[in-house]
Amino acid sequence: MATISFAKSLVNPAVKLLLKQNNCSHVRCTTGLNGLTPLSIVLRRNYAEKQVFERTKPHCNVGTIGHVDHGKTTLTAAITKVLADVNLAQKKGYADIDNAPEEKARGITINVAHVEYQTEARHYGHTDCPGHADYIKNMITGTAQMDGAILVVAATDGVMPQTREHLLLAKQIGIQHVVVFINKVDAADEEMVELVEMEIRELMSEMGYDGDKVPVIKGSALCALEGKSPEIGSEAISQLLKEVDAFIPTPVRELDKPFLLPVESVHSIPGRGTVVTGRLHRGVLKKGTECEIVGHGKVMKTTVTGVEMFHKTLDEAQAGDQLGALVRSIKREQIKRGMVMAKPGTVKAHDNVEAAVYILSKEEGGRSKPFTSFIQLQMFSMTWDCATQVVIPDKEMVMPGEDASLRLRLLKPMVCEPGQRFTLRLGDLTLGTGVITKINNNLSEEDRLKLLEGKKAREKAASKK
Ligand SMILES: Nc1nc2c(ncn2[C@@H]2O[C@H](COP(=O)(O)OP(=O)(O)OP(=O)(O)O)[C@@H](O)[C@H]2O)c(=O)[nH]1
Ligand SMILES: [Mg+2]
Repeated sequence: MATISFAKSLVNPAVKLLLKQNNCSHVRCTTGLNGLTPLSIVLRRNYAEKQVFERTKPHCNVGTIGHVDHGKTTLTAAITKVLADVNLAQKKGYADIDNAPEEKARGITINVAHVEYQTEARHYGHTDCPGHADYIKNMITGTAQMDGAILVVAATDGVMPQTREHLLLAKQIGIQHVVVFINKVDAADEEMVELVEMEIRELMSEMGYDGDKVPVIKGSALCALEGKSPEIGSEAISQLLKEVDAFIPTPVRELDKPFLLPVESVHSIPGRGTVVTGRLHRGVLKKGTECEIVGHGKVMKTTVTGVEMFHKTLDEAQAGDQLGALVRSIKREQIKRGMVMAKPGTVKAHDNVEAAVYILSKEEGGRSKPFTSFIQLQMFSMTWDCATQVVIPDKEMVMPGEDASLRLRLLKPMVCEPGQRFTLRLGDLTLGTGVITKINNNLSEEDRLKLLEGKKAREKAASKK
């Protein structure tokens, strides 16, 4: 196998066009043994020519939630199509959104896709959340980024277990505003659609939303995507966007607070350095800002040397923005998802906290058995997850469907602050969600060793099974 690098002027017209479309100036081409058959082409992005992101409208983060196969990804693609027709978005095909190779192979979404579009009123970042229960881990971190959600329910199925589970999770993690899209009305009769609407309004009320006032739009994402039956296709999408504009308020951002960015992923970009991506939780982030990266037992100091959003450079990112930050002299391997990048001295990692939690009942997707002290669960918060020992200070056990105060002892110190939300999981089950109420002193070395020993013993027992 050989790798050949070409400059722009040397490559053939088709590759040239590809370079232009992707704003790239170089291409690396891997060829087969005979040196002729191209195996893969790697484009090198031309960062110097990047477009500049202009902040002309208020920004809002939304996303699709709902049961598997109800049409979340189709709806996301349909929204970009309808808006692309009026030059407010770049059209994204279904495959562009559902794009990781393993997703295609299995036909289920396992990553979270971020899509950008605008209405007349606002600029949106849209998250397409996975629908399959096994991948709820991603949904937990994905929905955490939403200021409002679009709940997709297929008229052909109505409310399904994951519709409930996603809605409950949304409520628990503080998504106050949800707009409903009843999808697939092309494949259901009117009576069915009406029944489904009633069912959803009831469910919304049960979950603590105002079920009577929630906007419910009926349509077909597939028709909109394929440009058929405009009354249930493109017109329904336009109506949905109108409701989203009106019903989901532009969030008040915590711009005055010191910045905090939970690290979602880390990339190494040849010739530029290490880029950290994530959603800016609070504050503003500018080029030249000094920062600290904390978590997974490390604290590192660095400086942000560039900020970009949707592949465009930016003078200043604000809370709520989904961004990439270039950091000085830190290697990709040194940073891990789950760490937190923040103003030096403003965040600390802790391994001993108190929390108020709600444990899901079996009907809500939890487990049927109660649990007692010293159970080990996986705790998910911001973008991190960590094995955690649970101590129930004031009762024997916690039943499914109950609230409880818990003391949580994390195996590793991770960034925690009062008010921070998290989810507790056991294997592939979501056990409950909660909020940190108090930080205790960090564990002694002896306690941590005990925790580690407990974990090893459990792993040994599990491997024997
Ligand atoms: N008849 C009809 N089918 C639709 C409509 N919208 C989506 N579908 C089909 O429903 C199936 C599932 O759609 P997706 O968009 O992949 O559903 P999803 O909710 O993203 O699924 P997961 O990501 O796997 O949870 C696909 O075969 C779509 O073509 C619609 O409006 N009408
Ligand atoms: Mg999908």
